[in-house]
Amino acid sequence: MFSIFKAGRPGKPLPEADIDGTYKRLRWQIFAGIFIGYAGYYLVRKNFTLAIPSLVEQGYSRGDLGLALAGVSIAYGISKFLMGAVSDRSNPRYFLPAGLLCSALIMFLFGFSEWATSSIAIMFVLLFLNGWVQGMGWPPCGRTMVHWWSKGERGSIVSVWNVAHNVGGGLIGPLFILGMAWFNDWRSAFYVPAAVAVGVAVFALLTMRDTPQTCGLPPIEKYKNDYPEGYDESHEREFSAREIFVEHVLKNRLLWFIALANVFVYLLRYGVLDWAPTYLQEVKHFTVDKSSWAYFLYEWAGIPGTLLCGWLSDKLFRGNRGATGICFMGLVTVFTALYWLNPPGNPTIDLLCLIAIGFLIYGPVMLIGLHALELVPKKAAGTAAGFTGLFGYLGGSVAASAMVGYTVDHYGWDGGFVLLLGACVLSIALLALTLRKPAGRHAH
Ligand SMILES: O=P(O)(O)OC[C@H](O)CO
Repeated sequence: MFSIFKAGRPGKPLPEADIDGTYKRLRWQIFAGIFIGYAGYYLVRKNFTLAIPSLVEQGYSRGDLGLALAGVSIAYGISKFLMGAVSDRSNPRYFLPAGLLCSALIMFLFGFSEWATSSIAIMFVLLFLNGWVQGMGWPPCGRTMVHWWSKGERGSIVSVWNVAHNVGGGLIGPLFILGMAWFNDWRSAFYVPAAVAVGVAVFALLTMRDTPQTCGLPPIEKYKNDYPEGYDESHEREFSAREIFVEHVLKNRLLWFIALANVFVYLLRYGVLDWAPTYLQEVKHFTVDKSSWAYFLYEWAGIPGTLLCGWLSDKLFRGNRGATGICFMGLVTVFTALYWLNPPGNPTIDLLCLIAIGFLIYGPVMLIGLHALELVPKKAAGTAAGFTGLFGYLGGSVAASAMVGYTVDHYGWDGGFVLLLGACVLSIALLALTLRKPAGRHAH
């Protein structure tokens, strides 16, 4: 069924004189494809939340809509892993746009058919399907980055690419405002981002390419003379699904550690983000407007934070992703404690804490994906990153909604913060387990 995405065959080798120019040009072009492509995925991943107030007006409860929305996270976590394995054996040039087009199609259905929002069950199924096709975004980007950028460049390139999701997520609000101004229709929350996503899918199709070898170029390791430890010719062979899952992912002890660490990093990412408006309004007496701004700042502070983290992990920590992650998570712990202990009446300190947490948390989020890419041969990269996503979404994201809510209900916000701080400490402990062996070794 997935043979339409089959990875390409090596092309006729280019003359030596053309290699440098072609590599440089294609790297810019391909980077534009995966950056805009992944930002496009976020346009049609989170937009349902904007339609929730109108659906509530139609008589749906927040709890039921929240349940339908959980379909996205559950399906996304599973799919990022399973579709990651398909992606590792597929041509990203077709794989990424195909998932994005399917996602846009689902959003058009929400936008133009009243049937799509006629019951919670239908919405859950459609959102689950959307979460599934959303899993076709990250892995082809990961596959592209490990094939077109060498190990020494990856911290910087992955961190720059990683801000695509903050950019895409941040554009949903303005697009909705534009849609409402043009069409005066709340369903524009669905069809306007879907229309943009179709344009993005076409752009990705035109700009992305499969591996350098399919374009007649040598492998990136040879071009940059930058070989990861243990590299040999077998790293250029496409693996079978069994080899990817069993040999390179499930038997990889370090990958298990960072996947488990991702549970707690994602618990922090979504635990602070999802509950910020409620906490700030209930405990710190923020107005709705002010708490929405705080939410926005948290997301956008992640952009410079991620870039700094990637740069530091390459330059200061010399590729040691675990140590960089520990350092950032240590600071997240400090600012989360300050955010909790700051008494009501000091809104500037609350805002600064939230900005600091946003600035610091997206670095570890990115580093875990990057570390996963580096812990396996490049032909298994998407599955390895998907494995960490499986834990992050099914464990961390679900716990951030359910466990934090339940804890706050029973033990107050103090209990909620003890849970978040516990997650920080556990993430640091698990990242510490990865320090014994530097990234880049394909240890099993
Ligand atoms: O949560 P995801 O799967 O969209 O990934 C977000 C970042 O790109 C992680 O590196």
